[in-house]
Amino acid sequence: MTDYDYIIIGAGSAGCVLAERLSASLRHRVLVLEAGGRGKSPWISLPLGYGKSFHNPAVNWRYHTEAEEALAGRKGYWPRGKVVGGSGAINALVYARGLPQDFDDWAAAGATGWNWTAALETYEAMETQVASDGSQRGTGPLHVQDVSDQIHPTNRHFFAAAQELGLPATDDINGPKNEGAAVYQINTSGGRRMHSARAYLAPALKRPNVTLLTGALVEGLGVESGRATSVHVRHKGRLMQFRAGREIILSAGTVTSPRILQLAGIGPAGMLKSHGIAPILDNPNVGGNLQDHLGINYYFRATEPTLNNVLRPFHGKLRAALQYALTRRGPLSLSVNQCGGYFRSVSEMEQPDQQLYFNPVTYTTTSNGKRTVVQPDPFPGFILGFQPSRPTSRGRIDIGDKDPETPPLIRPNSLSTDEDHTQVVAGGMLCQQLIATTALGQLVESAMDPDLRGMAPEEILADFRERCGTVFHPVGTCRMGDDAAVSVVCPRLKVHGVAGLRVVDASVFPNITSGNTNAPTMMLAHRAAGLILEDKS
Ligand SMILES: Cc1cc2nc3c(=O)[nH]c(=O)nc-3n(C[C@H](O)[C@H](O)[C@H](O)COP(=O)(O)OP(=O)(O)OC[C@H]3O[C@@H](n4cnc5c(N)ncnc54)[C@H](O)[C@@H]3O)c2cc1C
Repeated sequence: MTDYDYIIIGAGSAGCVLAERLSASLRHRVLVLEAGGRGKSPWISLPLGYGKSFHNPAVNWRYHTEAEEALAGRKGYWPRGKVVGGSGAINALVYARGLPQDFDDWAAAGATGWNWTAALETYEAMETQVASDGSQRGTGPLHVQDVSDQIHPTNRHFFAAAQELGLPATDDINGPKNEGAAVYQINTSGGRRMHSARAYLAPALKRPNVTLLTGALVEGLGVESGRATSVHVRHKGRLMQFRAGREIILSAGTVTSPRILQLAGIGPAGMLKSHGIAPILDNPNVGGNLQDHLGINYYFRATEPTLNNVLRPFHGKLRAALQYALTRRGPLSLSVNQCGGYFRSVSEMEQPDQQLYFNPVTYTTTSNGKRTVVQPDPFPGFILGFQPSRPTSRGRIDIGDKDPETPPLIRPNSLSTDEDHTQVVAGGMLCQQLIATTALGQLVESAMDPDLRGMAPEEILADFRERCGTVFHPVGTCRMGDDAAVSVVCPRLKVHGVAGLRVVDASVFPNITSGNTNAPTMMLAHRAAGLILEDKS
């Protein structure tokens, strides 16, 4: 048995940040346990390599939800990173802090201290903002790149369409004026993915007090007299146990942090008993409060060349690869999502209620028998898509039985409120208005089935049920809050009712943020590390 001060479970977006922050003083021994591998694949480092990780079992847990009546009986595909860097190693790299109100809502929901002022201060400490001319603002470890000089020319139609409708535009969705048509900033540096594994964990691993064990599947926790003291791990077929002198920190993500708690007997007592697990703490909130962004894409054939023309032909791929190799720039250095932004579907709303995506590319996902390949279409095309920003439906994630390797039961309970139906129709109609502008209309050669342009509101909702999918932002299953009756961890991220145990990852969000969730997750971990160190002294 080996002793460490802090044991972090999961080297994902949050876990890597924690490892660096908790080890910086050199005073604490930190062990990071990661079920996946080291993440050395060039497809992880390459921003557009996203498509290669999307179905790859070597780096991806590849979960599925239960079938949902509200989504035409479909099961959703949920990729999650199973690799050092976690989902941040396989994500689309859009860097979105979220809207100030999102965090003020956290604080109002009982996450005392997690308001926008605190979030902003943490973001400023975390980030170095890199402008397109290379100039830098801030000195944080995480580089956030402005790529507005590199996006495909087709994007200009999206900006012109927004202007035609009188919608705002912004040159910084992460700045004080965050609303409107925008080029997405991405977390890259030198054209390579800058996830928390690179920005935080890599420098931390140079310290003598940090140990990373990969291929280490955490199967359970040892809890003695109300205190979590040890972690049970399967590594290369062998069972191992590690003891934490100070604390165990769960950073296994929204799908697995609640399941590790449940396997340890912390969760809904009835459900645990039905699986033969003796409850040590009855808390029905463990696994509840699941929230996610659902989004939909509308595909159009275009009247002018788009990124399809660059990336489909072999000579185009070769040119892009050469450009990347020589300059670390060009389409391979960018996200698949180039433009979009936060919008109000109705101008009277208090804050934006929709996030839009405009991508100068269309693609098909095909299976060639051995693996699934993401391939640009052989004709010019583009995508306009949206996600309602703050859905109100709440679902659950639970263990399927007491075997840690059994896949989770993911029940998103999607579109279960009238408000969510209204938001879907509002988002679809906003896209309808955009596509009806002269600016975007002239780019449409034809709609690829189905055609948004002729849809009535009820058809927008019906189509959404048939075709929408996760935008890969599940949060909330170990919700933080002051009141133990409605939450899992307190605002200092300690599990209510169990000593020596915290949860620090996207699962503690009380409510989903309006945009993509990676930046808020890293922000959360950065600030949480400060709280953990404060509590120690
Ligand atoms: C395909 C995809 C695209 C996305 N695109 C974007 C985007 O463009 N912008 C954005 O902001 N967000 C995006 N996201 C979401 C974002 O990446 C996540 O919100 C964020 O990474 C969550 O961080 P986390 O620390 O909570 O969990 P994760 O980063 O998932 O980390 C959890 C870690 O725990 C490990 N783990 C799990 N179980 C165990 C176990 N039993 N034992 C040991 N280790 C374990 C996992 O392998 C993983 O490394 C995307 C996500 C995906 C999957």
